[in-house]
Amino acid sequence: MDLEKRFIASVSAASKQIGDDGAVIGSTVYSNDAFIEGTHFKRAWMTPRQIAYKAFAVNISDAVAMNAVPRYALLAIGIPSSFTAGEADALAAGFVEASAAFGCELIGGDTVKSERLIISLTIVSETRRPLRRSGIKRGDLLAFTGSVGKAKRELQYLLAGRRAHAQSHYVRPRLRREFIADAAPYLRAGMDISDGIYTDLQRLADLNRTGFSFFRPLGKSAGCSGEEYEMLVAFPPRMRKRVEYLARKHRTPLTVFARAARTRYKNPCKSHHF
Ligand SMILES: Nc1ncnc2c1ncn2[C@@H]1O[C@H](COP(=O)(O)OP(=O)(O)OP(=O)(O)O)[C@@H](O)[C@H]1O
Ligand SMILES: Cc1ncc(C[n+]2csc(CCOP(=O)(O)O)c2C)c(N)n1
Ligand SMILES: [Mg+2]
Repeated sequence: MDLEKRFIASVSAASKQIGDDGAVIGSTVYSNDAFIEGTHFKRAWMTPRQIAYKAFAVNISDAVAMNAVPRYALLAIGIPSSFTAGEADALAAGFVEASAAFGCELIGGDTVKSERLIISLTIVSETRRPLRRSGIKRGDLLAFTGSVGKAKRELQYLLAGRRAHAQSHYVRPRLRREFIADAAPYLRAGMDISDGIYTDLQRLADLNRTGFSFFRPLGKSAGCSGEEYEMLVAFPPRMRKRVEYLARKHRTPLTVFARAARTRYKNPCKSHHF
């Protein structure tokens, strides 16, 4: 078991809330995601403004994954002393832009000096119908939104020394807010795809004590692509037509690829962690 999973399993002793994309307390959802230079991005790949925007977007993704509307954000940031005033301004502009774009007010945080650029955001969001990772029943259909695989390709370009395209989904994830808000009543479970479909399916498998029978294999290039920020959802077969209709309504590609079944799930991807 990797170190990260082990650590999370240990701290889970502190609260039953741990384990989903966000913690639901009443109708409020709390979530946090870190975005760290060297782990999640390299400085040469994106402008400071793009880095700030993406850090915000990947955090909003967890709120969307819980079917929650983002309201407030708290930002902790470590800025390297090598940053120029212009770069610090650009970073701030990225957070201000994203805060407006997602309707999520930045109400506070903490700013420190640090060797690398580190960003941690906490999002407070509101939901009337939380979409959890648990609740999948045998026979439920599994589907993902969008087209997956592009983020991994883009990452490979970047690691090979090329520069990111400003409009790419890797730089600017497109979130499926409207589709999820409309489809939530018909979904049994959902999560956002941050580590890659196959790795995220492992979490659904463990949590729901189920395996999956695939209608067609996804292939590693799509299945092991992380940072997609598309949605992975499960719903009963009788809801299929309705969910597909809502996907079309919101121009959201939806691929039904498996059903929950009594098989043993094996994640074919290499872990990139630690
Ligand atoms: N340091 C921590 N302390 C407490 N809870 C944690 C900690 N790290 C993770 N968790 C909780 O463990 C669960 C799994 O976290 P994980 O980071 O894998 O979620 P995720 O949404 O898939 O994240 P990411 O988008 O970073 O891949 C979440 O409920 C999260 O809140
Ligand atoms: C410098 C650099 N190296 C590797 C990657 C690939 N990568 C990092 S985190 C992650 C998934 C989500 O992880 P987490 O669970 O930590 O949020 C992926 C696919 C990258 N983006 N930048
Ligand atoms: Mg998540």
